[in-house]
Amino acid sequence: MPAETNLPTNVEAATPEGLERSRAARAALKQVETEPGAKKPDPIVIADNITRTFGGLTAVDVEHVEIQRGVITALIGPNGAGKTTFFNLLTGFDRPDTGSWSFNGTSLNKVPAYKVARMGMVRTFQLTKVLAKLTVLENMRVGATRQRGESFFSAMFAPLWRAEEEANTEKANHLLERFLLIKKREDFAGELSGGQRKLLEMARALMADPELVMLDEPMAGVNPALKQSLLGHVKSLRDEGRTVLFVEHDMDMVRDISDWVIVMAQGKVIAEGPPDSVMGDQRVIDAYLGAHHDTALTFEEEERILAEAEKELEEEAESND
Ligand SMILES: Nc1ncnc2c1ncn2[C@@H]1O[C@H](COP(=O)(O)OP(=O)(O)OP(=O)(O)O)[C@@H](O)[C@H]1O
Repeated sequence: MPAETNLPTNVEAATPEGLERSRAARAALKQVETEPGAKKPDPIVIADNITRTFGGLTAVDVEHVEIQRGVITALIGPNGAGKTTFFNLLTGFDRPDTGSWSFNGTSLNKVPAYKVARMGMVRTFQLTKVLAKLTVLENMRVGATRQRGESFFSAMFAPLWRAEEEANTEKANHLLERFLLIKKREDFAGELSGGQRKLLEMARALMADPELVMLDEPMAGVNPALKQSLLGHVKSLRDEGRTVLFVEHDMDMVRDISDWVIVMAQGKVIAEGPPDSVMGDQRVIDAYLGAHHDTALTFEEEERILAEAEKELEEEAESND
């Protein structure tokens, strides 16, 4: 398996029309107020009064939010802010207690996840244990079958699907070339490096040819040397005319590539705006600091962390012997 740093960084997916559209969409954002729930000139997603509780805990309580078409929007916030739950609700993987939301003007209430994907709104998934046991190409096929709502195995083996399978394989090969994974096509996905897994997640989502791509922590577990390459790939999604919404903790990435940032804390949207204005916003700073104070360790947690740290130090000392 090659080292992560061997991956080339070229990305050639942008199209002139896509670039022009994304430039216009970004320019239009300049007129938008930097307030939670701000109206956008051309929203692809609009959500109203979305709540989701787990027992007594309100995980999501979003009054109003709009996602601008054709730009890269980051969804940030401290741990437990409700970002993943909100992602799951928008894409039909979870059901809210209240609220309504639409994609391209069509209501998505009670629409199952596979239909949401078929409509053009696709989220990435981190590599699960099962997917890790499939080859890279098989993972890409799962990406294609998900959108149709068929089970993976019936789609793989039924002769009726053969022509479609061939088309899917061709599409998969094309995407694997673009995401620098073609040489890994027959390898098990579980053997990929952290960065290659992220590329596979993106490539797999594109099998459904989505208009809106929702990335779940695209930088998690990625070698710092590879981050610029991954950033290029995320930008390429926008520059070929797609809308990108991503959840991320890596603030450098958020600053580097977001056109707009939405901040959640305790289930609510507490700030919105361009990256620089949001990062300097006192409400945002307070939310992050507050979250750190809230997570004061219990005695047991402190003991466990200390034991882990000691073990790491011992292992390091042994390997230096
Ligand atoms: N299935 C569930 N059952 C019970 N509680 C849940 C469930 N899913 C999420 N929660 C709780 O809802 C809150 C929001 O969680 P969520 O994972 O959406 O936050 P997040 O902003 O994505 O956090 P992180 O950045 O740590 O991934 C948390 O308090 C979490 O413990």
